[in-house]
Amino acid sequence: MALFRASALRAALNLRLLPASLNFSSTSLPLIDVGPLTNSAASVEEKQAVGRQLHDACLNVGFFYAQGHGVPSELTDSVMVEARKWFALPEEEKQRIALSPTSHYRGWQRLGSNVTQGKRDLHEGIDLYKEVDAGELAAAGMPASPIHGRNPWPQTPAFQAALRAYVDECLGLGAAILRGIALGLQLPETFFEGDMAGDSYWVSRILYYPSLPGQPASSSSNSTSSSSVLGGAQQRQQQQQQQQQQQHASGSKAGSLEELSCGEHTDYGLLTLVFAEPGVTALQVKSAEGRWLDAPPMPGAVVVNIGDMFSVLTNGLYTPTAHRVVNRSGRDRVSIPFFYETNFEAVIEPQPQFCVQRPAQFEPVRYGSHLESKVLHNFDFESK
Ligand SMILES: N=C(N)NCCCC[C@H](N)C(=O)O
Ligand SMILES: O=C(O)CCC(=O)C(=O)O
Ligand SMILES: [Fe+2]
Repeated sequence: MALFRASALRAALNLRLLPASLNFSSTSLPLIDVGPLTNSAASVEEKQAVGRQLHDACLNVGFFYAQGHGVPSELTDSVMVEARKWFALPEEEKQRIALSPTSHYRGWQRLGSNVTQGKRDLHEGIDLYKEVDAGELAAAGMPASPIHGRNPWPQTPAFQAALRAYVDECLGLGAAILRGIALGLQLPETFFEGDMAGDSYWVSRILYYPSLPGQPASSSSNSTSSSSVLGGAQQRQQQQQQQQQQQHASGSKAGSLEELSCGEHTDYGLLTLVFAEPGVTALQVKSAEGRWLDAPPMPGAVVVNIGDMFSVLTNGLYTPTAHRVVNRSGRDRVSIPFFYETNFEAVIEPQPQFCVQRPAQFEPVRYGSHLESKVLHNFDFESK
């Protein structure tokens, strides 16, 4: 690797050896226009200016809103509209693409079957990953994994088509933001390409969160009057589903006030892009003081956060910020987080320029092993 601007970076490290998110006490997340990163006509200076903003956000917060991302809202809207239709299907239909060890942990997980910190999460969802042909992999002499395989794509052609297009868009956006982050870290712009994340083991999750009982915990707005991507008919369907959920919740599977839509966690890889329906505030980000700050959806922007691999790579300069989902809005919610991760076989280790001030704090980690250590324990298949 080329010589780094060690002195400049050391100066930056001197000032900034404190853990990331320490300065994060504001009530809002940074907003960054990432347009220059996807625009081939942008100058190096413009890209570097974005890189500096990304550096600040990753160092101090670990979360930011990205505008100018270029993912068409028609596409994200149609993924979410199709998702709503799909989640409204009878259980037998959804069961056809059920997630299990046999499906390589890909597909549909029923409400309450994803477990975080020993507690079941009150959402259902579909998990899709980069597809891997086990035969081809073996022929290439690559190790097998219980997660490798093909996706049980949702049956509905329109849903499947929208999802495939969405994954392509997110791959482009993720790679672009990583170019900016590389610049912000004074790494080569291409740092995340090739063996690092040039063949991203991406994850696409399509999540449905019924509203939990109780009032919104925080004072921030949970506007019910904001505009929705949904048309009138779908809104009515949503209301019906909500009533069903409430009836359901008063039965034996009652969601108690302690239950969360998704418990506190950090994400596993590099970068998470969270597109969600407008109008429902549910995602919460943990500040350095341990306060939960709302990250409401912002029209035209996507919520972005960094994952576990960044703390290893930067020797703790960037640390992923804990977050959770608590939907007490009185409305159900669909979100479609996309995870731009490293290659499955990438071995992530602290880069030398981050080990000048203090020795490496992390052992090298193979991303695929980290992912397996999480995913293989995330599900309670008995949950009914
Ligand atoms: N693919 C990703 N990153 N999924 C994040 C899910 C976090 C919740 C999970 N039950 C857990 O305990 O980690
Ligand atoms: O639904 C969301 O807003 C975020 C979900 C999440 O944190 C995850 O799936 O890792
Ligand atoms: Fe997450």
